[in-house]
Amino acid sequence: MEIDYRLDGPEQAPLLVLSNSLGTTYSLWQPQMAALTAHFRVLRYNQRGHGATPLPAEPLTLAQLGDDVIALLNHVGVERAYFCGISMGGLTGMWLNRYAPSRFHAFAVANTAARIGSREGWQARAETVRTQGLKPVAEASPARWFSAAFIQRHPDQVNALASALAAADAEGYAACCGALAAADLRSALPAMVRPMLVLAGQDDPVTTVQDATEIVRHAPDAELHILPASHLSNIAVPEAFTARLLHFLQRQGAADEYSNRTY
Ligand SMILES: O=C(O)CC1=CCC(=O)O1
Repeated sequence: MEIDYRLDGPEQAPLLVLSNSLGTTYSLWQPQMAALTAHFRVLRYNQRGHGATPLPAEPLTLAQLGDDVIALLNHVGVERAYFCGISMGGLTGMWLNRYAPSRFHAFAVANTAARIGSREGWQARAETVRTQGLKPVAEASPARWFSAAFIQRHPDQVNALASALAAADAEGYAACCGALAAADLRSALPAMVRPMLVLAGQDDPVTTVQDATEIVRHAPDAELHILPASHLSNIAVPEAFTARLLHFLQRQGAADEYSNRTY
């Protein structure tokens, strides 16, 4: 298995897959781990070009990011899982809801859109990263990730994420920009048949409440919840994020599935 992943939580519990955003790693989910592992076996993995997950030989696509999750499920021998992804991870979840719904019970997609940004914007960012490295992008990222108030109150947390991005693999980041440049699931929304919680940040400048509203308008079984946060909402408001995620997953039968098991 070439995807860099780790498993936490009770072996008998239902599997919940967590998928990170562009420029972060699976450590992003640390604030959620204590609460989630009380109910789930949690599989965190690093998206292509992030952490120790290598890039494929061919240009990276959203379909590859989705296929990686199916490969992970096959690798750990799980037929059906729950899924939560943020930003590019949320887009990966929507692709799975469209193209592999039989492998999932339900999805939570946070701070995402069926079409994130524009082709030109992602191509320009990939070009910047390839020519100048990740430093300029790492310097600009906190303002896209967090509100000014959060940055002022939590400089250590923000700097740790920005420093990790500055030290990450530039080609891995640029390849994901390439995948995002081509990714557009707007016409696929009506075919996303599994239940989907759509978490939006009220102050998110990247994937807006309007983007989240569009998902819920067109996907057949999607519900919107707005958090008092910017883009990395699971970091900005961890308790509210986790509580809403657990509430949704338990409504989809996740708690019953675990508690009905014998040990
Ligand atoms: O623009 C950013 O850096 C935030 C972001 C967009 C897609 C993603 O995964 O993160």
